[in-house]
Amino acid sequence: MIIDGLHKRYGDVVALQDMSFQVEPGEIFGFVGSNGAGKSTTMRIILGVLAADAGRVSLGDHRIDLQTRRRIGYMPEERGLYPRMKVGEQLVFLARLHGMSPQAAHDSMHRWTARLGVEERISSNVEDLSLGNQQRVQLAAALIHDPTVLVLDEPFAGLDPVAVDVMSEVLREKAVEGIPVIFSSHQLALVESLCDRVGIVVRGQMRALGGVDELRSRNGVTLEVVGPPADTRWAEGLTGVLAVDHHAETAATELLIDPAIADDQAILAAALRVGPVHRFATSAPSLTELFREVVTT
Ligand SMILES: Nc1ncnc2c1ncn2[C@@H]1O[C@H](COP(=O)(O)OP(=O)(O)OP(=O)(O)O)[C@@H](O)[C@H]1O
Repeated sequence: MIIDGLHKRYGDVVALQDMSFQVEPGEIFGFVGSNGAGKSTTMRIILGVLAADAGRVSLGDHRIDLQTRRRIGYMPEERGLYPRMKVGEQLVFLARLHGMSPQAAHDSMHRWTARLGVEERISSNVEDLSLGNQQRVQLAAALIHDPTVLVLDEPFAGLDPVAVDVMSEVLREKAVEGIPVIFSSHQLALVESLCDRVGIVVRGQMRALGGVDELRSRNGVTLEVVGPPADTRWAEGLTGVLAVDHHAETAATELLIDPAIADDQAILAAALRVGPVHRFATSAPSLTELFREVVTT
C-alpha cells in the first residue's frame, strides 16, 4: 500500500502536510506520533471515510477505490459497533455487508469469536461487554471478511496484557499470510517488539521512517567500555568512532559509534592495549527515547 503526498486541512488546522509512506505485503507498520499528529486522519483517508485535499492512496498498481476499500479490515478510533445489537448477529451482519454468504459469515463469526476469546458472549449485546471485550469484538469485526489489508487505529488501547498478547499474535499471523498491517499506538515498547517498520508523525508530517533497529541506531550507538584509563586517546581516531567520553564515577569510557562502519573487535583490541577490559557492551536508544528526540526537535 502506498500513501503518497496526502494533504488535509480542517478549516485553519493543517492536519496533514505531504504525508507519505509505504507498507509492503506481510509487513507490520507502526504508526506513532503525539496526540493530534494526524494518524487517525491518515487512516480515515486510507479508508475513504474522509477525503484528502490532495495526494493518493494506492494498493498494488491501482489507486484505491470503493471495491478495493471493501477488502480492508478497519478498526476506527471511535470504534463503531452497534451497542444494542448482539455480538454474533452484528459480526454476521458485517460479514454479509462485505458480500459473504450466510454460511461463510456464520462460520467466520464463530472462528473469530473463538480465536479472540469472546465466543461465550455472542448472544450478549455489545454494550454489556467490558471495554476490553468490546475491543476484541471490534477486532473480530475488522477481520470477519478475511481482509487483504489491515488498518487499525489504536487497537491496543485499554487492553489487558492477555488481550494484548492475543491481538499481537493475530497481527503477526496476518502479516505471515502476506497482509500489510498498519496500526497506530502510543505504546512504544509494543510497537518496538511487534513492528517491522515504524513511522513517527509530527504535526502532520512523517518525520522519521524506517526499520526499528535502523531508526534506533540512526544517530549512532553507544559502546560502553569499562576498564581503560581516563585518558581516552586510545579510542580517538578509530574507524567509526564518532565521539568519546569518560565517566569517572563508573570508570566507563563511552564511545558513540557508527555501527555501519565501526569494527568492534578493533575497538576491543585497542582498549586491551591500554589495560584490562571488564565490560564491553553496546546499547541503542529505545524507541521511546528516539520518539522524544524526534518530536522535540
Ligand atoms: N473533524 C475535525 N475537525 C477539525 N479538526 C480536526 C478534526 N479531526 C481532527 N482534527 C485535527 O486534526 C489534527 C490531526 O488529528 P488526528 O485525530 O488525525 O491526530 P492523531 O494523531 O490521530 O491523534 P491521537 O493520537 O490523539 O488520536 C489535530 O490537530 C486535530 O485536532
